Formats: sequence, C-alpha cells, structure tokens
Amino acid sequence: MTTVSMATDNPFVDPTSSFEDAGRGTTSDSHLPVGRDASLDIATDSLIVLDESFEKGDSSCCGLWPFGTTANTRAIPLYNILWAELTNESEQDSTLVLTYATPTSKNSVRVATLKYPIEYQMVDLANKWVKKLLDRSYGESQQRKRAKVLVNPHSGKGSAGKWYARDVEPLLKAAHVSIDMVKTRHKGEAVDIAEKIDIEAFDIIASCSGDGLPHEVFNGLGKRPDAKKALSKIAVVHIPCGSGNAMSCNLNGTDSPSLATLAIIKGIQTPLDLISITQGNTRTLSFLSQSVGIVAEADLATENLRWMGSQRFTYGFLVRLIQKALYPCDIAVKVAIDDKPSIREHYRKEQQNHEPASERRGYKFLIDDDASASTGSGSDDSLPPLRYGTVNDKLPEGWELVPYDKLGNFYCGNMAYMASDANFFSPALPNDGYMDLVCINGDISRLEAMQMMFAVETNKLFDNPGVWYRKILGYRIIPKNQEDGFISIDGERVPFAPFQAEIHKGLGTVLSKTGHMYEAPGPV
Ligand SMILES: Nc1ncnc2c1ncn2[C@@H]1O[C@H](COP(=O)(O)OP(=O)(O)OP(=O)(O)O)[C@@H](O)[C@H]1O
Repeated sequence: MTTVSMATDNPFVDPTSSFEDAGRGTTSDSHLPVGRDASLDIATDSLIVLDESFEKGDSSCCGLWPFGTTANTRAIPLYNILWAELTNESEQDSTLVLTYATPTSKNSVRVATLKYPIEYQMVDLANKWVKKLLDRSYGESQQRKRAKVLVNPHSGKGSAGKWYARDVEPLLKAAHVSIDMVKTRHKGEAVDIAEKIDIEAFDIIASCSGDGLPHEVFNGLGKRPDAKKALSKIAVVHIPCGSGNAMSCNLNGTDSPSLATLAIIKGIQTPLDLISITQGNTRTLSFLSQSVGIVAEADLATENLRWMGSQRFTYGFLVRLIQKALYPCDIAVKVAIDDKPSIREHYRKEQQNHEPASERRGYKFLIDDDASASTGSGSDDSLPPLRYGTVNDKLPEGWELVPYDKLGNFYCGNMAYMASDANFFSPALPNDGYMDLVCINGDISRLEAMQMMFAVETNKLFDNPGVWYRKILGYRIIPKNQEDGFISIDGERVPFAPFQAEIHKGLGTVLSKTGHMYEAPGPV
C-alpha cells in the first residue's frame, strides 16, 4: 500500500462538486453568517468557508491550504472536521471555535482552528448549525468517544511515545475524545489492562504500537467472564507505531499515526471475526493471521536482523526460497468455499451488503451442516463454545488429515493486508465468518516463487494459478519430520506444536471507514 486513503484522494476537494456547486447544495439552515465578512455553509461533503480576510492572509487560518481553494473561499471535507462549539467570552457574545485536521504532507495531518465571533442574537441559530455540522461530520460514527489509550514505548524503533504526543493526542483532544493513557511497561500488560477494564467507562481501547498490542487486548477481553459482551462493546483500534502495522492498514487505510487517528475519530463500529486457537491446553484469540512455513520463519527467525528494518522479511523470505525449504505437515480443513470464482462472487456480494452491525455477529448465516453451529454462540456472556473441540480431541466428524509433505507456506488470514505493501488476502472480509487460507507448495520453481512474491505487491496473488485459495471455517495442523520450527499467530511466536483453529463470526469489534469492508483493494 503506497497511498493514503481518506475521504477523497485530495482531502480538500469536495468529491461531488466545485465550490460553487457545493454551495448550491446548501439550505438555509446550513448557512451561518459570521460577522460582516464571512459565512459558513455545510455542503454535500464539505464545509465551505467564505471569508474576506483570507485574501489579506489572516493568520487565524493556519494550515497549508491545498489547491482547490479560491482567494476567499476554502472547502474543508466534513471527514476532516474534528469539533465545533460556541464558547462564551462575555455574557452577551460568544465565539464559534471550529477545529479540523489539515494536511501537513501527503502522509500526515495536524489540528487547525478557525474562530468567529457570534453576536448574542445569533447564538440559538449558531448552536443549531453546530449540531447539524457535527451530525453531518460524524455520520454513523460516535461523537466524543471515551478512549483507553495504550502506548508501547518499545514498539518499532521506539518512537511511539513521541508520535503519540506529536501526532495523536492533539487530534484526539481537539475531537473531544476523552483519554486515559498508560504506557505499557512489559509484555502481557495490555492483556491485564483489557481483562480488568471497566467496559461501561470506555468505548475504545486504542493501541499506539505494532500489531502485538491489539492481539493482547483481544485476548485480555477474551479472558473475562463477560468476554462476549466486552468484545462486542469495546472497539479495539490500532494507531500504527510499530514494525508490523497490518491492522491499521486494513481498517484505517494508512500506516500514518495522524491519519489513523483521524480514521478512528470518524470510525464506524464494525464486528470482526475472531479465531480461537487451541494448542496444548491453551486457548487464545487471533485477529490477524496464523502461519507455518516460509512466512512464519522469514518473520520470526530474522529477529537478529532488525537493523535491516522491513527489508529483513524480504531477505529472510528470499534465503528460504533459494533453499527451497519444505515444512511437512498433516492438515485437516473444514472448507466453506473452495473455488476462486465463488470467492470473488462472495466478495462482490459483501460490497453491496449494508446490513447493520447487529446482523453481522453469530453463526446464523454460516453454511455449515454441524448441528452445533446454530447454537454455537452459547447462552452466557463468556467466550463462545468450540464447535470443533480442541486440538486434543479426536478429529471432528467429516474432517480428514491430509499429508502435505511438500508444504512451503501455510498462511491463514483474517485481514487483507499483512503489511503496508502486502495485500496477501485480497478477498478477506471483516465479518463474513470465514478465514482465508493460502497453501503454496515449497517445491515450485524459484521463478514461480519470485513471481508470486511480486504478485503480492501488485495485488495479483489471488489469481496466480500456483496459489491454492480457500475460505474455511476451521483447521488442524500437525507439523512433522522437523525437530523445531516457527509458528506465528498474529506475528507472535508460539510453540512449535500442533494447533487447531476455528472462526467466530463477528465476535470482536473494531472501527472501520465503511463499517463492513477492509481498505485493501479486493480481488481483481
Ligand atoms: N514496555 C515494554 N517492554 C517490552 N515489551 C513490551 C513493552 N510493552 C509492550 N511490550 C510487548 O512488545 C511486543 C511487541 O509489541 P508491538 O506489536 O507493539 O511492537 P512491534 O514494533 O510491532 O514489535 P514486533 O515487531 O516485535 O511485533 C508485544 O508483545 C508487547 O506486549
């Protein structure tokens, strides 16, 4: 992913119209005269600010006004409006204070403010106008969210604290998000925080980190006696400050901390499928991916090459590719959709599907012949029961262990982007109730393997004939003929031992831009 997705490619261009056209779209209650020389109009997608003082270079209008403005007129996309309110400066007169996110570069925004005096006769009108502006600017998104913010000071190259203070907190404050921030002190602390959090006091838990902290937050919420309730009430959100920032790329459409913060301020509650992983006697939740083979090893076995930055993964991958590394396993899969045309059709249907969040949870739409499927959500608030049992149980009926002696890559994804430029699972959907599984043989030619690697970057992997792509409900994988190796769950290393996975439709909650799709381009 190279470009930033916001309300439009250029956030200061009203996508529907020119300024003049947008102005025509306003109605009288959208129009607010502010003083003799200025007026504010709520248009289709923008706030049109007409102010004679702009021509005189008034310094109250801080920010880089991009092209598309005229000398005395500016269009601020409603998506970028953070807040508006009237403050009383004297008994009679008030000031309208308007804050918004203004671009400072292609990849960042910062807070800017406009202020206009409002005479006392205009106060009622102005208050109504402010309410309308906020309702239109937030749409389905909750205003004044209450955020528990976790900052991992060791994420990535150790800049999360700095980025939080510079790029994140000012936007949250300007948007009247209430903030309770803690810096994590050790691995696992986010699990404890999420496990003990008062779910009535917060709407979101925001991790300024890599993908590791959101993984801990989901698991902390999952450990609670009221797990199901907590996971549906609290939205887990990600502000990208780590080395792996896939969650933000998928849901916020960016790996920029300030743009992600804006996406979260305007984010829409979205149920997210979560996956139960059983291994030994543990049960954990996965929200992003599981991998065995080349991807897991290229990531986890190259920790000593951290100095290489993101290149370390490519390097690790190429080394193993040249060696034609094989990772033999026995695998049993519960398949839901097993051909590419049907998967493409499934994705297209979801693009048109605008059912509310309440309809996107539970098992009722799953195509599954198991009797337990319809009651799988259980009657209490704890985690849903496992429909397929654990890795220690005998194989569920109808599952068959198949030897994959030449396996090169077992990669199961719940989101599309696995990194900012790796749209590995382009047909993945937030709450379709399926995991996306890719299996690639390790004995394909090096040329084919290289072509696949480039296909990821150009969003053509799905169509590559060597890629076996399936939508599935669960699987068991048993590594064999290897003494040790690497298994990655959401980018974290777990013991090299058999494990079993099954999906829970819409068990978790996140915020997204659309309420039902990831930001990655779908299968072409
Ligand atoms: N203060 C801390 N010191 C050390 N580790 C921490 C601290 N706070 C959190 N962690 C742990 O660091 C791990 C990685 O965090 P995160 O995903 O935020 O960063 P990252 O830069 O993407 O790292 P990685 O590439 O190692 O996954 C998580 O397991 C988290 O629990």
